[in-house]
Amino acid sequence: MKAVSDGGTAQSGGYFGGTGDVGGDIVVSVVPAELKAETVMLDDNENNLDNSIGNRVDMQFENITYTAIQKSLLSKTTKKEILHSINGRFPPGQLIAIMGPSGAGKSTLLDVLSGYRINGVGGTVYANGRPRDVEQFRRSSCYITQDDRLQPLFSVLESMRIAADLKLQVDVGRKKKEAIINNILEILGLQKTKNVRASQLSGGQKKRLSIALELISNPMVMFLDEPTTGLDSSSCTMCIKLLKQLASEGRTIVCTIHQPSAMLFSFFDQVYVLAAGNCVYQGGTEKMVPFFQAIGYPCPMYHNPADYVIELACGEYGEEKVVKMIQATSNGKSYSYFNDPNISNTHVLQDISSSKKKENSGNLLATSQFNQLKVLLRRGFVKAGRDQTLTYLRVGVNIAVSIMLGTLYWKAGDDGTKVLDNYNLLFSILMHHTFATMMLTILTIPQEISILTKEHFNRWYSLKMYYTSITIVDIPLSIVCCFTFTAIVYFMTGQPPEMVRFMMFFISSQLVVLVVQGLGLMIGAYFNVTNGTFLGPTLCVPMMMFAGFGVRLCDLPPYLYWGSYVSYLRYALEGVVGAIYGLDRAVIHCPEDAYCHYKYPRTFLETVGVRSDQFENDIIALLLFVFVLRMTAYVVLRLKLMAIR
Ligand SMILES: Nc1ncnc2c1ncn2[C@@H]1O[C@H](COP(=O)(O)OP(=O)(O)OP(=O)(O)O)[C@@H](O)[C@H]1O
Repeated sequence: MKAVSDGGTAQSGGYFGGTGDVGGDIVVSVVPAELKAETVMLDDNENNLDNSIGNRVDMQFENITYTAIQKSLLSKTTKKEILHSINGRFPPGQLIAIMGPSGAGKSTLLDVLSGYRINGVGGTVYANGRPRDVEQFRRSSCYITQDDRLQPLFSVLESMRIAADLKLQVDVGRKKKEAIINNILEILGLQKTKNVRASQLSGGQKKRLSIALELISNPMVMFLDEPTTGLDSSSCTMCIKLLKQLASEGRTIVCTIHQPSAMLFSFFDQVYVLAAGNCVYQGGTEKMVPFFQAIGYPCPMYHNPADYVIELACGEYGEEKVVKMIQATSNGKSYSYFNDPNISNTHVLQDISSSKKKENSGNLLATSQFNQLKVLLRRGFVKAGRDQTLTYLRVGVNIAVSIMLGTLYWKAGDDGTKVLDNYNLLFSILMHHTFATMMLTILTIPQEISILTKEHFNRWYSLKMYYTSITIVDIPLSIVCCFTFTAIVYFMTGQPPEMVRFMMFFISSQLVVLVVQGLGLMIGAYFNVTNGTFLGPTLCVPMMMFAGFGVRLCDLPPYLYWGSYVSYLRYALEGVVGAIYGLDRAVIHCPEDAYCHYKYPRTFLETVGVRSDQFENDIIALLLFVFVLRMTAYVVLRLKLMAIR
């Protein structure tokens, strides 16, 4: 093994520029002139990175249309064409900006080209001359969203390690993963912040971390939606310089950008300008001024061409000029203003998938399901340990509410005069489990889904493994919370001190928590926080009506009786009441000078119309609820991921 130092001048191979074989040793490092990367030494057998020139991706698109379909319950389904048969070519090794006025279709075009949006898309996208296979293309590309969807509780280094464990094949050793991570952090200027949590990073650092995470799998095409939005000018410059560097190593880097400054604009190699879904300019950045000249709309002196083209595209100087520009570029078919004037119209036939196929035969994801689950579980448990809302607040609320209820209903369970109070307590406990769990799930799941959408699209893991991991991770905490709550309330309120009854009580409560979690997941997966927080509790009201608490089940009108079968609260109430008053409980203690109407548990059970001999059936019914709701939540989540695209 031999150390190979790259002083930033030689075009060496490596993670960012291809692998080079120097006298039998593998070099992994490319050093941008301004950012010195550390020298990395690796054994031959550790290296599996393949980033040779052959993997460059030349993108071309023809007659691309995108039609958004707006469905509404109250009105007719409407269709709106957003992109109108546009064409274009994004050669490799270039930093390309998609520009245009607000609403011109920049993000839509980026979504279509990246394969993020597939429904409603017409036309053909080519990758190295072949019609693109979206799934195959995803292996070589990544999509970085405008908002940085990062795990806030993990440091830069931890996030990178998780990404490496999910995005690199399992046979890549730890040492090599660390070398890759350090290399990326060095080049992106994140070494100094590697122990800082994502939530504490600045906007620019978050953006660089988003890029760093995707660079781990060394994509040859990168799509970035407005990477400079929200950044100050120096962070913007740093971010664009970095993208330029990555492009100069052979990648095709496409990003949407709002009006850039003249300086920022000059960093781009190529520009694609849209006006209301049509192409008004395509070509080199420096060729834009000659283009204006050629079509008879010269750019005024001292005017930023980037501003001028947007003003033209907006129609500020007249709609006829927009039409003329569309004609001049043949809606993106013309390559006359490309940096390489000899770029041909013909496709370069080259299979982009060959090297990636070799790496990972037929599988879209880099690692096995087992490895994904292992990494996701590790991430989930660490996160749960650090999360103040999900963990500490949840435990705290359970303890506080149980003490409050315990104080309010002090020894009511062992007092023949307070049987009805105790019945109210049992229902209140079920309400506590319902609302606390439901709200927590509905409020936290949307943030999770936004991260899931990005990571799932960028092939970190399968939805199945993600869903399994969040289900497993929550179980211990949910048991701890429910058990603590039950133990405090049970003993403070003087319920029968018998293990069997306690366990029946606890199991019924725990199942309610799991049922409601499933319901919350289902609602949270489909609706946003606002609609979810309205719908969740509202949906619980009919469940309460059919639980047999206010109106006894036997008093329900026959045409409404079906409601009791679909109310999980009915089974839960039967379970907890059976635990406390069933199993042939003896006469309840009654003070000498008092009248205890319900001192005989049997009398009480008959009065409230609850059967106490149904415990097994209640548990089976609750388990069925858990299963059906969790499965439905999974299907909703999958449909949601598909609908986004
Ligand atoms: N799903 C959709 N349904 C209806 N209209 C849509 C949909 N998605 C986008 N649009 C419309 O398509 C047009 C282009 O949207 P897009 O987000 O691509 O524009 P943009 O150029 O990226 O805008 P901005 O710079 O403001 O982000 C807008 O008028 C938008 O309202």
